[in-house]
Amino acid sequence: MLPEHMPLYAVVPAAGVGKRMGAEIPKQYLPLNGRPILSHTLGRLLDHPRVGQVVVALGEEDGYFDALPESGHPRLKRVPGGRERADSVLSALNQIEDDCAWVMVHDAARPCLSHADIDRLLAQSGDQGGILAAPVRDTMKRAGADGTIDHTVARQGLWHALTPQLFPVAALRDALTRGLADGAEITDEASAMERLGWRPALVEGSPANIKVTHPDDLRIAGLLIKE
Ligand SMILES: Nc1ccn([C@@H]2O[C@H](COP(=O)(O)OP(=O)(O)OP(=O)(O)O)[C@@H](O)[C@H]2O)c(=O)n1
Ligand SMILES: C[C@](O)(CO)[C@H](O)COP(=O)(O)O
Repeated sequence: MLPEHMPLYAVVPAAGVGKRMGAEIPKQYLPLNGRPILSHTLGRLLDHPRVGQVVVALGEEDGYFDALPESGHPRLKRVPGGRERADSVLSALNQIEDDCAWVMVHDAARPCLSHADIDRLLAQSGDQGGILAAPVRDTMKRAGADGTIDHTVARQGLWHALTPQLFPVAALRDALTRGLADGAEITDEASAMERLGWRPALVEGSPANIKVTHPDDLRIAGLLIKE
């Protein structure tokens, strides 16, 4: 459990271009129930009573960001994003001066995050950090080179990693710096920490906390979002 007195930041990587969405603008600025996706995401974090400063990593689309109602929030700081998601997260972490603080890293593209899920992550994470995750429900298949089924993968113990992912600021900054320097493929914060032997807690989160990636996800998120 994250101690009550522990300062807690949030970092939101929001510098992607949304290639898989195929929209005219970065997907984090697409409307969801009449409000840009990033506005939903920032609002959830800024409204949570345990969250202090929120640092958002942005691409070159400042105009879209400046139009968000949250863009002028006093606890919101913006930084330039990087080439990959991990670079954007590290850019944001480098702006956090309190090395004793902890941070939740949450994808801009996950607007359906609930406060109940944040509370569960804070309550069930240990001193090795923790991530929201959802147990795999479907039978999993490994594809062969010819596109047919090569074999079935046992799904017991398999989880989908979600966000937020919760870690000490200084340790995460060090792990991302080392992972990127080593050329490791870092697709989430936990994988950078695992490389250094950390064993973060898996905290079951709602499968409604989807990452809006493809066009269909926008329709699904529209059904799941709770204002
Ligand atoms: N260089 C990058 C790449 C991604 N992200 C952010 O990381 C989150 C998860 O990444 P993903 O869903 O892959 O977003 P995109 O990279 O925009 O999508 P795509 O891979 O389809 O281009 C998103 O909120 C995205 O804005 C980021 O901050 N910086
Ligand atoms: C961080 C993440 O959302 C956990 O599942 C995922 O790794 C992001 O991957 P992406 O390819 O950057 O969307």
